[in-house]
Amino acid sequence: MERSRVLLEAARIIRERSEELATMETINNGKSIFEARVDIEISWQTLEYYAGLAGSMAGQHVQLPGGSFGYTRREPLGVCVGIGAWNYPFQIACWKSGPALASGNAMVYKPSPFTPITVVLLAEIFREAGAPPGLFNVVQGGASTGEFLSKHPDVAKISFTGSVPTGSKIMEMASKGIKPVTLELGGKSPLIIFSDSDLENAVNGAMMANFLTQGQVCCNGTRVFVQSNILQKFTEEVVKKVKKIKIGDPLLEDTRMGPLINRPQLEKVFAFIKGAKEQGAKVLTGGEPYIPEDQKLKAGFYMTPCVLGDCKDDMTCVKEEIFGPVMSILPFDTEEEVLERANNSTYGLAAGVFTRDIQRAHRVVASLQAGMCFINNYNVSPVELPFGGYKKSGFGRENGQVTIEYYSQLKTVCVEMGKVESVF
Ligand SMILES: NC(=O)C1=CN([C@@H]2O[C@H](COP(=O)(O)OP(=O)(O)OC[C@H]3O[C@@H](n4cnc5c(N)ncnc54)[C@H](O)[C@@H]3O)[C@@H](O)[C@H]2O)C=CC1
Repeated sequence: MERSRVLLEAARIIRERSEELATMETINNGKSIFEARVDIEISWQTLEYYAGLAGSMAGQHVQLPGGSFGYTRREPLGVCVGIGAWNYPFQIACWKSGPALASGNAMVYKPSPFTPITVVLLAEIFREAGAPPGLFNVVQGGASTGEFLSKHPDVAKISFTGSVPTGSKIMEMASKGIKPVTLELGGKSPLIIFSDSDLENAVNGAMMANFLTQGQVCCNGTRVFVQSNILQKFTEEVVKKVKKIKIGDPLLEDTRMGPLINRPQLEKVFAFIKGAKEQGAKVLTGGEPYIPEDQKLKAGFYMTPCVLGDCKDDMTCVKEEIFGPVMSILPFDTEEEVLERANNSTYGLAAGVFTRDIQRAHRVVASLQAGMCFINNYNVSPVELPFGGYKKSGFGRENGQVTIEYYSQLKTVCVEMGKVESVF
């Protein structure tokens, strides 16, 4: 209950300061203030949710023959390390610290060097909320700091969000100390649109699946499979909507797309689009540098959101995570065919299906190789639901009740009520 009170108080402070925190997150990352507000809301909800679970953690009591019994205790792991990515700086820190602190651990958190700011505010908020000094700590730095933390003998667990190559290195380092890891890695998730779906809803779903945070979202549904008989209509509607996305100063109320995180990321995205064209894809809209009229934004890393048509499964833009505002549209004919193609990926973070046929919806998600599946929506992540990947998208879960298991260990106590029956 004590931990719960601290988390509830931290959630209250975040709520109270949400406008200031959202503004800082926009400055930190470049996402629109509109989206940053949603991130902050999800963040305090996460702390409230785990505050609720903190007081209800308990073990089991098991009766054994002769009056003997056993019981289990759920114990903290110790010092947990959180290593975050730059796309959801504050939210990722809350997704990790909420369950970590609720379970009784301390946390050392390293944000991405591209977004160092808001997690420091979170640390201040935890202190103000009554967390003892040293319970939640922020260490700034890049790869070498992350490696130092991952190898440190006093660290009991590492929870990482980021790219597959770095996730693999962290797992390797953790293996030396036999430390558990949670890996939230990349994706190239499929979004399947059947011709019986509500078209407007499906178009909106595809927009939500591709263009939040300038497309820099791990669970984005960037391979949009559309049943051939609605391909043309769907594509026209999507392109119309994408052209209307308001790009510009992320601090303005009506902006829906700010700049990408940095120059290398922008160039990486352009290189993918260039490669896509060379491999035969057609740019239906966007994919160009965008220079806002506002003089002070001229050097920003802006681009126009892009839709690629005439895509084939073996193109690089369809196989690899771009991590920018680029949607690839792929036609399909049958359910069986699209399932095979959707699963033909080394990733397995998320997947979505739009259809009005309820049997088909559940049949399809049952066969999709992805940890987070959406039916008739995309990219909603309520804290009550576990989130995490299959295959190279990682393992372990964030959010939901199950995450307590990833931040604690189980002790079994066996109690003898009779005499020891020695065999010697
Ligand atoms: N799917 C996802 O959620 C994310 C994917 N990415 C992808 O990764 C690419 C590279 O972006 P980065 O920010 O460099 O991602 P990254 O995965 O290398 O970095 C993520 C975090 O890990 C830390 N880190 C880097 N190397 C480390 C190491 N050897 N040991 C311990 N910690 C380490 C970073 O400082 C950062 O805090 C992006 O272009 C994007 O495509 C990046 C961030 C999130």
